Amino acid sequence: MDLKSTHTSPVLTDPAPISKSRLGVHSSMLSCSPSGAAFSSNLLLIPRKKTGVWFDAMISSSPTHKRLTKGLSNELSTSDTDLAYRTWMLKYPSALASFEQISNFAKGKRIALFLDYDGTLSPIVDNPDCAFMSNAMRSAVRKVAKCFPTAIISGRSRDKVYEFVGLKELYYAGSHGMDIMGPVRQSVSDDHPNCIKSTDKQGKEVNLFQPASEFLPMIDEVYSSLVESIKDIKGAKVENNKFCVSVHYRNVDEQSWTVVAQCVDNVIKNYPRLRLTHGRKVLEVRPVINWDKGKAVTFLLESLGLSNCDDVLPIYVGDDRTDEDAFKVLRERNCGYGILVSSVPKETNAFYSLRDPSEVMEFLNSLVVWKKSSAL
Ligand SMILES: O=P(O)(O)OC[C@H]1O[C@H](O[C@H]2O[C@H](CO)[C@@H](O)[C@H](O)[C@H]2O)[C@H](O)[C@@H](O)[C@@H]1O
Repeated sequence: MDLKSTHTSPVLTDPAPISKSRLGVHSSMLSCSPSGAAFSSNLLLIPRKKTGVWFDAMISSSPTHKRLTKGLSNELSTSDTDLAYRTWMLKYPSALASFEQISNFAKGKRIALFLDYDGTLSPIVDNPDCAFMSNAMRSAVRKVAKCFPTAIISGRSRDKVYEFVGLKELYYAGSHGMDIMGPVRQSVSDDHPNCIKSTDKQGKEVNLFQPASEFLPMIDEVYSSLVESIKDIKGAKVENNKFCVSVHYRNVDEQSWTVVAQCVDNVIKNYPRLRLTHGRKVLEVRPVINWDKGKAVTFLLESLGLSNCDDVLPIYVGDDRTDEDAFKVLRERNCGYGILVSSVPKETNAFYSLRDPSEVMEFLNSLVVWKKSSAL
């Protein structure tokens, strides 16, 4: 892994005007370009997506849109859906059915496990505050973490995901990897000036990496504005994930999705250094920085001293678009496997698939059984 080439700061700038003093970013790290993506000495300039792009994504994922585009006479039957899934699985085989293949490849290597939270360890539910993980899943995660270094990388705030999972045996990365608590490793701290020494809840010394820390006041401000802006939309909910903000529209009447999109746009148009991404019935406001779940995986592997592909097999399990960055990193490094959790066919950079969190649990349990039997 080449961490050095990732440069000292992942802060990106946007072509639009920037309030440097508000962010507290040194002017040498900022740059503007009228012409979209471009590289300067140590930063990347990317344009923000046009509002219509993510709004289209909301609409195309709506049940009404799907029904209309399918057409009444073309309704897919259950057997058609099954066939489509089985055909898709030829390309992305089940990690359970392929367990022997995976474990054969893992022989003589150390597995490093990365797990997403929502939709992977807990089922998707209407109320984001109630996305609890089952005790059986908690026990599976605890056992697997005793066998292999394991980290959870979530879009939630690190504190929130720790509250849900409640296991000391793991490493946690919140805010889509923008808030990582990992083991102390001097070479990593040297490469990342934002990495500071801290202590965890048990008083153990840890490295705390928060590459978007200067965005904190801005994110808090945007959170308050979004809460105010959507307060009259029934079912809409804003969640403060520390270095990013989620605007949930799962419980909003489809007719009002446009209103949600408009409210979000009205707020973030004043913040050129924030960008919008789209997850599962959620719009996510994030700093424009060159950091994502894929970079978090690379960072954690380095922190754990596990960046040598010859004797390490990283496995990343996730269900959402943001997990694709991690799948892509593993694919590009030709090192390890991404496993997509999905019960419908989806384009992905993963290698394998699992249908839902219950299959994820079965997979984790299988890893534990395999590890114990191979140690005999
Ligand atoms: O990276 P993750 O751990 O998967 O977090 C991504 C987002 O997950 C949560 O929202 C999703 O799950 C909710 C509970 O099941 C569901 O109600 C919502 O519709 C989903 O989008 C979380 O609330 C977000 O803040 C995370 O960004």
